[in-house]
Amino acid sequence: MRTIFLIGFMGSGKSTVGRLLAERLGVRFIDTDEEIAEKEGKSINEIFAEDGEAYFRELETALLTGLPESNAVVGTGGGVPLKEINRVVMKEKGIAVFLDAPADVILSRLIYDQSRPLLKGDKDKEIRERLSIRMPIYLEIADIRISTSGKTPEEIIGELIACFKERGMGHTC
Ligand SMILES: Nc1ncnc2c1ncn2[C@@H]1O[C@H](COP(=O)(O)OP(=O)(O)O)[C@@H](O)[C@H]1O
Ligand SMILES: O=C(O)C1=C[C@@H](OP(=O)(O)O)[C@@H](O)[C@H](O)C1
Ligand SMILES: [Mg+2]
Repeated sequence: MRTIFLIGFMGSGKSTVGRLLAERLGVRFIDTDEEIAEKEGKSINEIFAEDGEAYFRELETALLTGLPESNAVVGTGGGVPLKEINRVVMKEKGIAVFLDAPADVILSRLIYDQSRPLLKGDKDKEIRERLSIRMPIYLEIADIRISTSGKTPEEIIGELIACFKERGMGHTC
């Protein structure tokens, strides 16, 4: 099985769905944020505050470059597809599954969240502005796009697995 990269905006469910999907498929789960936080010995908030976003983005690229090409599910951070080198690496190593959710659903999931350094002000505005910039990039590299609103993580995984079975891995659903 080629590596599955879950991409999408903050709050789209990449970490939650990714962990369950990996369990279901019996493969390793790697969450880029978790790996980075563990290696640095601090939270994503602390890395942004103490070392800056540019440093965090370098760590993301370094991590992606070292990932396996098979038998893994990767929960990426929402900013990973913004860099061309990251898009190239993901395309080389596996397939990209875009977990889609509209801004109001994302806001409802992250309204009380304090762990995302890019959502520290007017969350509604920050989500809408960033989502509109990123949406075309997510769409461009998605092999598969799944709408997540109104669905449980289990339902999303069921749809994804059905899609893989129907079309074969690496094809667009
Ligand atoms: N399909 C879903 N329906 C409802 N809540 C969800 C769903 N997927 C994730 N969540 C919740 O949304 C929040 C963000 O999920 P997370 O997996 O961290 O997203 P991401 O990694 O894409 O930022 C968490 O509180 C999680 O429990
Ligand atoms: O969208 C982004 O730029 C970010 C998303 C976060 O991950 P999630 O998408 O898992 O929230 C995390 O990598 C960091 O806070 C930056
Ligand atoms: Mg995540």
